[in-house]
Amino acid sequence: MIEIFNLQKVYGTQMALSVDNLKIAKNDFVGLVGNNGAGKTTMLSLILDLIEPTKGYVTSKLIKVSDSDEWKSYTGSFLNEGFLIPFLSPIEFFEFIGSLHGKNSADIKDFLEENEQFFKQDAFSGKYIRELSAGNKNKIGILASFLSKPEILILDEPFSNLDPSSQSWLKSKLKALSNEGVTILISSHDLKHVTEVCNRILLLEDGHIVKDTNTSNETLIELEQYFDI
Ligand SMILES: Nc1ncnc2c1ncn2[C@@H]1O[C@H](COP(=O)(O)OP(=O)(O)OP(=O)(O)O)[C@@H](O)[C@H]1O
Repeated sequence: MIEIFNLQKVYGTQMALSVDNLKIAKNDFVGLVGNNGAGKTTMLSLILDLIEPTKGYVTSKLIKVSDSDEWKSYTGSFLNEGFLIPFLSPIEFFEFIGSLHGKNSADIKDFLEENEQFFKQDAFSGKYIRELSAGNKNKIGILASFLSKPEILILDEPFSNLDPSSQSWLKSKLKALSNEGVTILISSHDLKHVTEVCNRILLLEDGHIVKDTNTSNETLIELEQYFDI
């Protein structure tokens, strides 16, 4: 579904990412792990055509992401606050994003009811997105990425800043989406979460993929050894 060809991103003299070839197949649920600065966000940003590669390219369904807008209609994503609109209320934001995907106010109401354990509306009432806590902003972005019922979902550190019950809800939700056939790519610093939900783990070190493995009972221990914890 997604393929990377000789992809490099260089900042000054620093190689932020260098991946010769990577295939992410339909229905893969990939977890990207690595130390701070390893290149996780750079890789996700390149896949989403948010930054220009120094070399190489990315395809989605065999079409270069930099040459086409087609992939945008079947790809949901949330990397950071820059994906939000701070002066809107959460509902206004969902309605705006929903309108881009042909959804009306009633559809948004149903969507929020379906996800009400994650998005407890009372906690958000009367506030603009700019006034929300980091975790609640994260929830808005994650939910908005689900709105188009994407075939591919790309999330950068989705568990960060979430309270334990929201983390648990999100794990179940992502597993359910994966079971429905959605191709998922997430980054995370939480090795337990990522090995629990993902069926494939990519370990990045200094911009290079140093491990690409299917998740097994040993994966968590191996990763803990790698990170020396
Ligand atoms: N705009 C930029 N200008 C210069 N260097 C950058 C820029 N963006 C990223 N980098 C560098 O590229 C490298 C990879 O950064 P990246 O944000 O992809 O890491 P990461 O794995 O997502 O880290 P973290 O876990 O801290 O979020 C880092 O050394 C970072 O300093």
